[in-house]
Amino acid sequence: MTPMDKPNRLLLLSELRVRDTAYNVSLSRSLLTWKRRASSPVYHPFRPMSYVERCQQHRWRCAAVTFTCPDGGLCQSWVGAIAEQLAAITSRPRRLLIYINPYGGKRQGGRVYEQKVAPLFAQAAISTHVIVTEHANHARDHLRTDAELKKYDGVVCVGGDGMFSEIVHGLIWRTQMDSSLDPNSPDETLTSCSLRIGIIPAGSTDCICFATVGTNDPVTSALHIIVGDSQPMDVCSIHHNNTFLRYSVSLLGYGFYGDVLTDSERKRWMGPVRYDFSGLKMFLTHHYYEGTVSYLPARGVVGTPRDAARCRSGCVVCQHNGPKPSERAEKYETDDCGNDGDWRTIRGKFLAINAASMSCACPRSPKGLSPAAHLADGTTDLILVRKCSRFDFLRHLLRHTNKEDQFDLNFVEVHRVVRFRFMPRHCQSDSDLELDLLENGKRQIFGQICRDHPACGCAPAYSSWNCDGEILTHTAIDVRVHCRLIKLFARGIEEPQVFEDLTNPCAI
Ligand SMILES: Nc1ncnc2c1ncn2[C@@H]1O[C@H](COP(=O)(O)OP(=O)(O)OP(=O)(O)O)[C@@H](O)[C@H]1O
Repeated sequence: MTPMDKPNRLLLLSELRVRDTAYNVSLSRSLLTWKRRASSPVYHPFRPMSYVERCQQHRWRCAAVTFTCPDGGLCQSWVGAIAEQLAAITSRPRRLLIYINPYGGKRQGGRVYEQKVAPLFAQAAISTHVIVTEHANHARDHLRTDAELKKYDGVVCVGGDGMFSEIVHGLIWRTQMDSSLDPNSPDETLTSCSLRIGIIPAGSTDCICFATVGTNDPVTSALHIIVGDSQPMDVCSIHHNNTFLRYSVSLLGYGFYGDVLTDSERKRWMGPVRYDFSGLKMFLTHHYYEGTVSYLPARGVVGTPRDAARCRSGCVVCQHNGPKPSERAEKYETDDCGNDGDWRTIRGKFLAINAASMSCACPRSPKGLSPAAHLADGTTDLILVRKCSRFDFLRHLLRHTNKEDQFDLNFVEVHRVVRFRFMPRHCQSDSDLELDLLENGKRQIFGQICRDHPACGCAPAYSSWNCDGEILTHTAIDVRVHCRLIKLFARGIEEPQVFEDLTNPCAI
């Protein structure tokens, strides 16, 4: 049951026992609850029943309970009513296509699946088709062309964020092909994928799982799949000159985060510590990059990147801002015409340009890059960190780990947008550069020549984009948010009060 569901109509209520203790047990359409009460005599046993138990820190566990009942007829009513309600739930998957990356993280994907997940799927009577990937992009390419998607209710990846990205790319591409849409056109309104995606975390980075479930635990993820949860998610498409480059669901980062990724990729041999090493190195290097950012601000939405509201299970901001099906085409048409007047342009020198389509919270940075960003509101938070001193940049970075607002600094700005473009200065047309010369004087153009000349050893002219942990091949990009393009077997992070009251168990 999701927290937004209205209290359901009561279908059955009676006193049953669990061992020697009497409980008031109630069944509604999707919820079975049992509450302790005074004891009473002689009971007929039911078969043990499995249910989901909420544990600490958003973890779920499978538990079993056996009720006993004094009256054979009542016992049959209960068994019949529960079976009927279970059969009526159509959101639970029956058939899943599963891809396992045997080399993700600590290379435990196969073992994690066999030992922790497969027994739960079997218990829930879910049939599975398992493919152990043989090379990078195996899952993506299989989904694009060969997979018989009609046979399944969902696709599951066992691996890290890279594996999830493969599934996203394969599924979105296939859906657009099946709808005769051109993924190379940045103005195309894409068709949402009908199959939900499950993530069994088994990588070294499992940020998407953490951001949508609240924990990186294979059993919890498997249970969210089994109960048939659904969490819509926005996806950004990234194009360069009308050529599709990639999709992004979490962070697009140019400058600091692009450089950290590029440097850390060269140091894979160091293991996970490479991110700290490269982070420190790029902080000390302190490169800035010149370019032009233009963006379309999100209109008619509730929420701003600086509110205290967090995107949680049943998020009202996502519900309000997500398009109603009838409005979807209309909304994008308006955005596409672009109303050029609405585009805003900022030229400058930036230490970092980040677009966060979700908070990007992870165990290392619990607040994330944009704490109030939403999973499914059709926007991304564009964060511009202008050139500043190392000390100021450090202040900004440190604020990601404490209670202070990382955007409350005069060299940082944040905008909630539906589309943006970036053009690095070295790609700007001659007329643009001439304009800069007129504006800023000759020193500027000599600076540019110097930067283009590697022998100088001075700061490079351009960085790379870090797109959800992959390096993009182009720096000039056009990014557009597609509201709720995919769905996950998740429900968003639950508020603590939902799972901290463990006194009344319930079957979800
Ligand atoms: N059989 C395979 N052999 C080699 N690479 C694979 C295979 N299957 C998938 N991959 C690739 O491995 C990459 C990393 O996988 P994954 O995301 O599962 O693990 P990870 O440890 O979190 O990754 P990262 O090293 O990026 O942190 C993915 O980008 C995926 O394309």
